[in-house]
Amino acid sequence: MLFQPPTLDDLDMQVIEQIDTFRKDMRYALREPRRWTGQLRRNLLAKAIQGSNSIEGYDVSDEDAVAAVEEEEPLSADEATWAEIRGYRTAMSYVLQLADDPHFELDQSLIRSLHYMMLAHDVLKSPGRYRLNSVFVVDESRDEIVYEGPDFQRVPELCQELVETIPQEQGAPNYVRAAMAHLNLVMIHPFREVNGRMARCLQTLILARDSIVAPEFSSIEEFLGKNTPDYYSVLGKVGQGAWNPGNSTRPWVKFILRAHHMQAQTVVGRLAEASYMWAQLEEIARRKRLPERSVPALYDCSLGLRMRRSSYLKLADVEERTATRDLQQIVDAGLFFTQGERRGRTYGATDELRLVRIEARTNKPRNRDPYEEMGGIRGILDDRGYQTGLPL
Ligand SMILES: Nc1ncnc2c1ncn2[C@@H]1O[C@H](COP(=O)(O)OP(=O)(O)OP(=O)(O)O)[C@@H](O)[C@H]1O
Repeated sequence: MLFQPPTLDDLDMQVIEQIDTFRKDMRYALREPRRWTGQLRRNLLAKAIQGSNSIEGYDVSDEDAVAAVEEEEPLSADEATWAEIRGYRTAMSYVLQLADDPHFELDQSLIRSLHYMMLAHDVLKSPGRYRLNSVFVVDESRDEIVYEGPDFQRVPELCQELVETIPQEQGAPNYVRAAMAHLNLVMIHPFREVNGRMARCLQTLILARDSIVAPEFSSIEEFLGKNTPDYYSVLGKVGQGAWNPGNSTRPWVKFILRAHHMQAQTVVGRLAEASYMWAQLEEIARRKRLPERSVPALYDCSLGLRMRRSSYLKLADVEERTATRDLQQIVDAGLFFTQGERRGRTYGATDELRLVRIEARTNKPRNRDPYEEMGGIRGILDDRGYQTGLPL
């Protein structure tokens, strides 16, 4: 038996309804192709990769996360971190490919293959192969074992049950199905390492398969990266340190619904921000007599990303000499400053350019916690505010 989905209460149903409304808002904002949509999608994917890897201590800067998506070399990440990021990027690219693949099939080989993609750079860690020993989760911040996975001999049978169960849950809201797949994979802990990232990637895959918006807009990996202590706490509460599939999964599902709700607010806010900023940047480019093709680069830098000439070439779709001329023009216009020399040179936004983003965020509302009335994350962890009499 695997961990079972809980019965949803009225509040959960309201939260799901609100997430669906955010998704519709996203779809509405994306219905016409805008010039900034591609960059926003790329940035969201970069944030998902960055978030999922930061949970395991592989931290990369915003521009390196974008470089990973763009298949460029990093500016600052060390070799070991970059290998992990690249592996995750490959697995996520495959997830994006599978999102609308008519021949899609979820089976154990797919799970093992995604694991191989993430860890192919380190054969000593058995990429793509189930563990042949016991496994423990250590909470590094407390230097404490917080979980022991089930006996390794049960891994193939439990993974088989998992891949068979996911399609059978078709009636359940997709956020719940994806959350349960995440929970069960992380609790089975089928691999020696990289179980957390695998579970988060599987969740993104399931959302991608039946989501009404593109996977980059529905992933909660960024949220989990920013709320890691809560994520660990809720897993600790549900698992109670061992394979206990009879335990209530209610705190977990509430935690994940809350994550979707709050991440969706972030994404809707970013869509509005991108639309506002783009209009401002076009106006600035016109006023400063900069070519219109420079707007995507102005947008990236105003978000705080550093830019290389090679990135400018791609964004503006120009030749080397034109790129050099354009970049110099932007520097002369007081919008970019330079750092480093020759091939190592990067460009960043001056205060004047950064102001565009600051203005865009001035009246941004604070993200609302949909479970506020039951005490937010504390209430979820303390099991406060649940309706009585519901089965687990
Ligand atoms: N108390 C817990 N019970 C069950 N699973 C947990 C618990 N705390 C954290 N986890 C999960 O275990 C993952 C980390 O597992 P572990 O430390 O074994 O690293 P890993 O399996 O190598 O994964 P990664 O590659 O993502 O580092 C976390 O990302 C989280 O998903």
